[in-house]
Amino acid sequence: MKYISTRGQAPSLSFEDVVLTGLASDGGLYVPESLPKFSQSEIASWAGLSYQELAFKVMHPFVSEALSDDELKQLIEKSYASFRHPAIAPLVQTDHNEWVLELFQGPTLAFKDFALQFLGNLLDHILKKRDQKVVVMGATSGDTGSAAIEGCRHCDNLDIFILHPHQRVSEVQRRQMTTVLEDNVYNIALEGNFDDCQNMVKASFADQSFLPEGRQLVAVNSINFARIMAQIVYYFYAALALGGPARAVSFSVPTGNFGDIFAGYLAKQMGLPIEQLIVATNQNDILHRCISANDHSKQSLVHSLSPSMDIMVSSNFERLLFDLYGRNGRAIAELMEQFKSGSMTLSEQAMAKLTEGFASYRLDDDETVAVIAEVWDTCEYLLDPHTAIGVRAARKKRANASTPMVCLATAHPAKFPEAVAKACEGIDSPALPHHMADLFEREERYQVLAHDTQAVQSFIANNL
Ligand SMILES: Cc1ncc(COP(=O)(O)O)c(C=O)c1O
Ligand SMILES: N[C@@H](CCOP(=O)(O)O)C(=O)O
Repeated sequence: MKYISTRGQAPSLSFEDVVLTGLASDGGLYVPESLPKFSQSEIASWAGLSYQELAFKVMHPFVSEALSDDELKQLIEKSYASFRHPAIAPLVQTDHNEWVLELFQGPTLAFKDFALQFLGNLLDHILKKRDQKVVVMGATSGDTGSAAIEGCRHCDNLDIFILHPHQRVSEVQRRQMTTVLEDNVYNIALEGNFDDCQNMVKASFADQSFLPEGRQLVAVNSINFARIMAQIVYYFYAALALGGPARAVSFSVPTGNFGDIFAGYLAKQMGLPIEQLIVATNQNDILHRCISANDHSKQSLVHSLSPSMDIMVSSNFERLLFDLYGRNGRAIAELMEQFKSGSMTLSEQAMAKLTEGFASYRLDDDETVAVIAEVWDTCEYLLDPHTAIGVRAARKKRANASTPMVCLATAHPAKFPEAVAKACEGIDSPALPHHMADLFEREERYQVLAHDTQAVQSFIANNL
């Protein structure tokens, strides 16, 4: 399979090169030239497969030229071996025909582990084979960072530098990153917000001259298509568990960088019957404003109780726009140029396709707290604030009560005790799992840096 850029001017690449390249040279994002499609009977034949077996079926067409069947199977087995639940992604019912899909059973307690355990193992495999050393650079609003570090800490052929917004991630999230003391792991607390971190990472990919000769940057954010690919699997897994493909299923997805819901969109394009895809946002609601009113304008980022979704510029939206504009790279390049001024307006045709494919809802902190309390009161199930946003959006925007609604539970509530305490007075803070029980006693190491690209790049170069 070949991968092409959303802006149409970069060379097409193989899967292996896409994994190592990150941003395309024209500033766009890589997407498959054509998507694999599965028939209903083929999908139906996967009912009852384990998560790992299903992952092989779904990912195989994307990677088949880069990995042998055995190599792919081994990478998948290794990637999900550290999950704490045998189902890997268990479903829990929270209401009539409503489920949460627990995507927080991995080592760092967020859905990011699904893709980043796999990507870490994949990078290790490719780099060893090529005998190549690289520099991983990533931006995080809290969860990608720890999952990427956990996925990459054991890789001999890379150094990993993660930028998080200083004092804007939860204490558990920060400690999950900064207490990893391996020599190849570096945490930078940037004086800025997540968009600043992401901009700095993208600028560094565009001009890598600060790196020593022979080194290149590799992305662990969802600009790396391998991230999206691994996230497609759990849409198939949940749908099959709830009677798919004979029966359509809907999904509500807490959304920030648009990677997770884009994976759901791809699952649908690949043949999975999905009735609704609901984009659920916090106060940083550019995607909700775009879907509901064609208002894709940047506003100041607000620090919310769901900090991982405090994102204004959602990278992966560009991948969707590419499809909405008939895969016309030039149109996307123009649109992205327009967005540099702070806002962009979608064409009528693009808006029609967007609203046909997606519903949206936006919550503030008070409503987030209210839904955590509501679900706790009705079924003694504790939601994290991001998942709560998805649950409320599902309840507000659901089109059809007889279609199963799956709300993606993107993080474990123990990562966000502040929100939980606000919602459920008098209940004990959710405990961290056993392997993290001493997190607050561990030594931390990180560097606070100004919002200055040169300072960040020098820090990286000096530590290689
Ligand atoms: C807990 C949590 N929920 C939801 C999201 C939003 O996911 P995405 O950025 O893929 O839209 C994130 C961050 O990405 C997250 O960490
Ligand atoms: N919420 C994310 C933001 C980065 O998103 P990514 O999916 O592009 O890595 C985080 O937790 O860091």
